This record gives sequence, structure tokens and C-alpha cells, in this order.
Amino acid sequence: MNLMYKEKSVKTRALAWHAQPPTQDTKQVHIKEDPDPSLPTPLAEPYFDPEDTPGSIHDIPLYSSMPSSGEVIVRPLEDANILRFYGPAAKRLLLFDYDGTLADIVSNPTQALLGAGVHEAISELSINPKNRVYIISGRDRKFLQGEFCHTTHLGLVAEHGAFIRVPTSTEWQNKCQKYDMTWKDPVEFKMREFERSVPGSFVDEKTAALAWHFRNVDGIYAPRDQAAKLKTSLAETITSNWPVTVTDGKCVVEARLECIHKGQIVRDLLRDFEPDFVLCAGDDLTDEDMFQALDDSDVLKSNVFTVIVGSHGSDTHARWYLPNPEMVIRNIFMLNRADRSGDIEGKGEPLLNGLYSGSTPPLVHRTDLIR
Ligand SMILES: O=P(O)(O)OC[C@H]1O[C@H](O[C@H]2O[C@H](CO)[C@@H](O)[C@H](O)[C@H]2O)[C@H](O)[C@@H](O)[C@@H]1O
Repeated sequence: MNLMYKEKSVKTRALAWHAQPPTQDTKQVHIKEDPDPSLPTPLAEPYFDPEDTPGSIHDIPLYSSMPSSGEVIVRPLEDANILRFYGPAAKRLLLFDYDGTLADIVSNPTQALLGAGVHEAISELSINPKNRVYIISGRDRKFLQGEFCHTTHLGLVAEHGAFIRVPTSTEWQNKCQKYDMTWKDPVEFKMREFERSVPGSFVDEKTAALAWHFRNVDGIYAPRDQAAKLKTSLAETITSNWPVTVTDGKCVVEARLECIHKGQIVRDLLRDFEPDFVLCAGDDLTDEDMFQALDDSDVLKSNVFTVIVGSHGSDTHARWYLPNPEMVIRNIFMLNRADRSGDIEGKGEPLLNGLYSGSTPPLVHRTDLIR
């Protein structure tokens, strides 16, 4: 990430980003200039998809590329002056997806871990009595519990909403206890067939969901075509008999109950906590349910910050974007610094100035990074 690169205008940048899939060539559109203090501080190169690496099959944007009106609806979070709203708020709800939002995408899911400094920052954010902080993930309970074992004030949501552990509790509530789970057997049977026939793929069995991962499949096996075949096959044989939905994640096909999704969890949290400020960051299709729930909520729109992380198109319900997990973490650092400095007026300029230049502790164990 070279922060000395600045483009002519943020609008041009955003339009170009929406209009073109990330390619090596688009990176050359950037123009090196002297910093212009009248323009917002640049984000990292928006064309760079962390997953768009040689050999990566994740080179297709998740959503469609351009709104018909040609209008850009998602803006860089740096333009939001979030501190003006965060500072004075008394009840702040902060929601973070895990993979691709807090942790960089890596080839082995067990290696997507956060550094100690990041844990401290999340802990500081969640201990703040004004804040209620949740990680809302598709991961299972075991992973989240292990990763956040020292962060007692943090709320955890596993398997897209099937399980919730509220702050300071050690007990998980099971949201799908009352549902028929017999659908899992035929889904697993089908996914195992694909696991056997597509080398490098594997099935991730969770309590209330099943996922077929294909990130590490060699291109000669046409993994995206295989994923499409699996989805069709699951749709034909299973989802017509059970209220099960099959979603497309980042190099993963996942099946779960239709009624279990991140949006429902967000609705529950809004009802219970009644926040006057919400920050919600996610990178994936399943996070759209959260953004949509917030779009529909009664919270004052100016106090709701839905943030899509990384490459995306215009079909997102998010209003803001950040280019990568590192910038999400930097924003968390900034919110903590604002609280520490007592900047409840939210003027925040010195904090914002440092946001895109200072260094943060390592986000993940770097050995497994694929970029
Ligand atoms: O809701 P999330 O926290 O974003 O979890 C969604 C899935 O994330 C994990 O898979 C993704 O991240 C892996 C590690 O970077 C990557 O290797 C994989 O290709 C991605 O799909 C996780 O393994 C799944 O269980 C989650 O459902």
C-alpha cells in the first residue's frame, strides 16, 4: 500500500473502481502527485483486491459492477468524519465480521489469526462502557472462542447467527435448537462427493452449517464451475425439501438454515440495546444481511455507518467502504484514541490525520498470507 499515491478525485476513483474488475492494468491509472491538503487523505489503492493474486480464482467481484444511474453510492469511510458521531454517542453498537474484515483472507482458515496488538485494541473498544462490540461471523464457536478467549467484554456470534455469546458471558445460546437439522446429512453427502472428486477442496462441518471450500483448488479443475455445479445440485435435491439456503462466499459454498442469518442477529441487538450510533463492517455477501437490517432500522441514518471492506460492486447495502482489514483495524485504533483523549466533541482532526499514516501491529501471522 503506497499512501503517497493520490488520484485526481475521489469520485473518479470510485467510479473507475466500480466500472472495472481489478486487473494489473487498472493499478496504473494512479497518478503520483504531491499531497494536496484540500483533498481527503487517500485510501489504499482501491483497485487492489487482496484476493486477486496469481493463481487465485477469486477474481470476480461479488456484486454487479455499476448502478444504472451511474451514481456512486458507496463512499470512502475517511470522508465520513465518523468521530463527530461516535464521540457524543452514549450507546454505540460496533459490529465486525471476521474473515476479510478483521483478518486478512488467507489460504488456510486456521491461520487467519489476529496479532496481539489488534486483540488489545478490540478489547479496549469492548471494555468501554458506552460500547457494545460484537464479532458476527460464519465461523464456528470453537474458533471464535479460541481466538477471543481473553476478550471477556466482547460479544460473539458464530455460524452466521446460529449461536450467540453475549458480552461477559461464557455460555453460548443456541438459536437453532428448535429446527429440524436432518437436511445436513444429504448436504454433507453431496459436499463429500465434491471433496473427493475435486483435489484441494475440503468440507468444513459446523453444527448448523456445512461449507465446501475451494480456495486451494488448482485452476485445471475449474473450481468455480465445480462450485456452480455443487450449488445447482444442492438447490435441486435439498433446498426444495428443507428451508435451507446455499450461499456463495469467498471461495466457499455454504448451506445453512434460511432463517439463520446475520441480519436477524443485528435486528435482535438493535432491539435489545437501542443504540444511538452503529458501526458495522463486513466484506461478504452474508454481511449484506446486516447492512440491510441497519438500512431498515430506526436508528438515525446519519449515525449508522455500514462499511463494505475490500472489492465490491454497487449492489451492496453498505454506505461506506474501506479497502482492507488493515484500515478497519486502524479505525478501531482511532476510536480508542478518541475516547482516551476525551474528544467527545468529535473534532478528531489530529486523530484522522494520523489514521492513514501511522503503523499498526501485525494483523495476522504473516507466514500464511497469500498476497
Ligand atoms: O463471516 P465470516 O467471519 O467472514 O466467515 C465466513 C467464512 O470465513 C472463513 O472462510 C473464508 O476465510 C478463509 C480464511 O481467510 C479463507 O481461506 C476462505 O477461502 C474464506 O471463504 C471460514 O473458514 C468459514 O467457515 C466462514 O464461514
